[in-house]
Amino acid sequence: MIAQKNVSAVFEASPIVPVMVIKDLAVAIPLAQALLDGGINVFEITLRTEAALDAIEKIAKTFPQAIVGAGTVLSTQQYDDVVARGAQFAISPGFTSNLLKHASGQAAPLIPGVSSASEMMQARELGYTHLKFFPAEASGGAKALKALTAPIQDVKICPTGGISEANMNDYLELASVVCVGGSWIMPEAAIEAKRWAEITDLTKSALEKVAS
Ligand SMILES: O=C(O)C(=O)C[C@H](O)[C@H](O)COP(=O)(O)O
Repeated sequence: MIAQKNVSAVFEASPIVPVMVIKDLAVAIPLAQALLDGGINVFEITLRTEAALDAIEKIAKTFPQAIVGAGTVLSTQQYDDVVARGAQFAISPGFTSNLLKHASGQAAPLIPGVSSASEMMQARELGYTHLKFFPAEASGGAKALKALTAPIQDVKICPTGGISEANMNDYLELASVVCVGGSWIMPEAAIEAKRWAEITDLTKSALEKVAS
């Protein structure tokens, strides 16, 4: 029944999972270093850019102490590609039963995206208990997630989409929520201007404000 070995280790690595959009391979290492310096050692690198696969490989090789994963995994081919490049987990904005069956039992857990009770039930039926609630804010936010997980209690959730320091604790206070994902700790302008200290500060600030 358990489709996903190692998935709790990914969820428990950090209360904040940084969603990284890496356009230029040259920023991969300093960006990951800035996040590590701020106290985060788990990375979700989205497959939204051409540099993404190379960035996954480079970051995984350079920082063996980090847990490196891929985001925006839409197909079985992409799942296989990111694993071949060293990703230790994969996250999808949604899911297909094909994708869930493909990743089931493999060493790199897949975290499917859900935004409704039916989707949670379908993912559960295929053995997936660790889910991403996406797009979190646009789907009704913490209030909606609280309502959805009242009847479906045996799932662990990582909400992502529209989360910031201002609303992260609304989610983290829910029993089902282990971590939240987001890009707010690394603004695009800071990456482009290579302001790594700013990203480290934003990371530290967010971690300090996580409700205990
Ligand atoms: O690319 C993916 O795989 C996604 O599912 C989308 C990301 O999780 C969100 O875009 C992050 O949301 P923000 O923190 O609001 O930027």
